[in-house]
Amino acid sequence: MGELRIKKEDILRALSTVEEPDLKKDLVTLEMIKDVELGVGEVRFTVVLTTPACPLKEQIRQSCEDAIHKLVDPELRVVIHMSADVTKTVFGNRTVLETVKNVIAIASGKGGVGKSTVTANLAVALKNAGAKVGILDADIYGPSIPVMFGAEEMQPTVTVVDGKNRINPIIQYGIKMISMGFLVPADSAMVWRGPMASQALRQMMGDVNWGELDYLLIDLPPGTGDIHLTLVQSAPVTGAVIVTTPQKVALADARKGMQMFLQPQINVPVLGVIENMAYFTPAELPENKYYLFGKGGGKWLAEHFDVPFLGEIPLVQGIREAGDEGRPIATQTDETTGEAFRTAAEALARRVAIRNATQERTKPVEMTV
Ligand SMILES: Nc1ncnc2c1ncn2[C@@H]1O[C@H](COP(=O)(O)OP(=O)(O)OP(=O)(O)O)[C@@H](O)[C@H]1O
Repeated sequence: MGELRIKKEDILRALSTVEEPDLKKDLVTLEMIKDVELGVGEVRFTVVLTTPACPLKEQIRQSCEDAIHKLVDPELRVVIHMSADVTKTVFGNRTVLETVKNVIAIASGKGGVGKSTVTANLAVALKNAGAKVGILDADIYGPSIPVMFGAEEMQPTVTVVDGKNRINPIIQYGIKMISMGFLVPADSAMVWRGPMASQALRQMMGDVNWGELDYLLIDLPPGTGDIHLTLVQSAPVTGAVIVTTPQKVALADARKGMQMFLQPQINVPVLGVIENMAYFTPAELPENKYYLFGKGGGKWLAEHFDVPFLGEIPLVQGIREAGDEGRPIATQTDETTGEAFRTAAEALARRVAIRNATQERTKPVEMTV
């Protein structure tokens, strides 16, 4: 085939044979192909992925190139620009978090399993992939996000918009964040009753200038309580991530957390399980793995409930130190533990894209009790 006679339609016909592996439809039907331009001996176009953290990026790029070489012209130079537009979970007449595409609840059954550490590092990993990310620290009784981001001395500013006070989130490492820790003195939230805590959460969702966000991660308090119910009642939650350690006691509590989201009245999809402190690796012997708390508990939980397993995070001294020093380990790109968080973040972004393409939009839960 002479190169001058190649038409845009030929390119699109070839690309309509390339399937998005997760969404199981072709790239043209999914409207993922943009800006096709033919030049002398070459074609250029953009593939718009559903997340910048797409682990299949290279595979999709290669499949496009192969399809054009096979079906159009083996000699054609193919220049592909990979970009992303994160899909969203929406429902009608949205008044809270209207500029946030996906609200992701990070939950654990038991306290101290590393839920805040996982939230902080997932946020950094998603941001490093190119996404716009925010964290809402709803762990009202023990907010640790300000410490983990070295922001405990910071104070959010307030802007008046249309006569209403709007809180500007703190921005650290490119991540927008708000926490009860910024808004009230450290000790006073501890004695709050449920309704006050719920009111505080509503304020952090409704009165904060979040701006455009691809993912807002909500760091929930451990267990199941008022805050969880307030969240699902007042916001469209894309899905929940359950963080657990492999121990029996943690798994038993994680089950309860999982059951809460899955029960029919709440019906928030569980995007997956992350196993934290999966094994211990000493810095001087990075190849060695010691399964201090048992092995494979998180995977077992995911399989048992038929939800995805998103990844395992090792127990590493550097993760604790980085958290205490206020710079999450995922901000340090060369660390192998950063790699563990990157893999988990990609798996999460992938589940969000699949969920938005296949499952019903989540509406806020209406409950009278
Ligand atoms: N994978 C890990 N390796 C080493 N230390 C970790 C790891 N995950 C968490 N930690 C440490 O464990 C402690 C508890 O973690 P974190 O505060 O994230 O837990 P949590 O589940 O959010 O707790 P809370 O019950 O307060 O909500 C912190 O000191 C943190 O640095």
